[in-house]
Amino acid sequence: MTDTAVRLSGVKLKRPHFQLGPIDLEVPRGCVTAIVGPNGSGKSTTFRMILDVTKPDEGEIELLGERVEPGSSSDTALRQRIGYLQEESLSHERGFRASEKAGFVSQWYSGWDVNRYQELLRIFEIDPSMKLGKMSKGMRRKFDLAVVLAHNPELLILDEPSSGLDPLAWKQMIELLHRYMDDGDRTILLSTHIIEEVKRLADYIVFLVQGRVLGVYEKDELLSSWLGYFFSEQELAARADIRIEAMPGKQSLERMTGMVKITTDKAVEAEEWLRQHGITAAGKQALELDDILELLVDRQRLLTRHS
Ligand SMILES: Nc1ncnc2c1ncn2[C@@H]1O[C@H](COP(=O)(O)OP(=O)(O)OP(=O)(O)O)[C@@H](O)[C@H]1O
Repeated sequence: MTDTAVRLSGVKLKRPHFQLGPIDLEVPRGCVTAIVGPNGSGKSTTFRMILDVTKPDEGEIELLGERVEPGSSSDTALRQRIGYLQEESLSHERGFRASEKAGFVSQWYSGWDVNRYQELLRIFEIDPSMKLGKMSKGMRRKFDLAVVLAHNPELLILDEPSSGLDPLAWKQMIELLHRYMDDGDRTILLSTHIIEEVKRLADYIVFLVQGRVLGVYEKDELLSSWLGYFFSEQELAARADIRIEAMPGKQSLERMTGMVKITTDKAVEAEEWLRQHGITAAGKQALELDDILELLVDRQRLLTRHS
């Protein structure tokens, strides 16, 4: 068994107004990996290619150790091991009652656990006799989540799972996903715009911007390596021998009244560099994930403009 749940190698897709890739990405087994990125950066498209709903123009995709051959969505043995929650619920199912949909799905998945399904309906307060088309967006999302969790897949691929959920349902979802991960050798790959979701769930973060993977980071390492340093302009002026811009990992420099703020993605090296040069920062600030994403997006836009 490989340690990689999903592998993308040189995956490319070209559309008239959008180009994705080349993407090289390894999603580790037994972990939660969150893909974050601005609207239209290609998260859902990447998921659709992984699930063989959209065919890439180039490259190879491997799922749970098996190569995905284009048109292999009929590979039922592999599909049984995966749970996929799409960004949008399927509109052609609107006329079905929740119980009818669950009935079809239960026949399809050998791992379907009826007790678990009923427990999930109870937790999410879903009435199984209700027609899917009559459910609110959040109710439908909760139902779709219950269905995808009830067959105990090895790999869960969740496209913006919390979209439409109220705060209580969101907490229940986080709790359920933690429980899902507790239970053996399982993997989650999810996309989200909710930073708190990334903080609570993810082990790894993938930044996807304008169809390109800007980096894959271990969450705690990422949060500890990005720091904002504040320096007094007066102190810097007194040290004309030092170019503060040369600080290792410098990502941005902002001038404020009497202060200069420098952001670095190499906090350890920056700290050592400051020590060697005898400079003391007036303050330090850990960056939030959305600040990091914003800086990465700016950097990518600049690179694209100049290429
Ligand atoms: N059905 C479609 N037909 C044509 N282009 C599409 C379609 N769906 C998405 N796109 C385009 O593909 C690109 C990537 O979209 P995608 O939905 O994968 O991004 P995303 O990162 O999931 O965005 P969001 O965060 O808004 O959900 C965008 O430029 C979008 O306009």
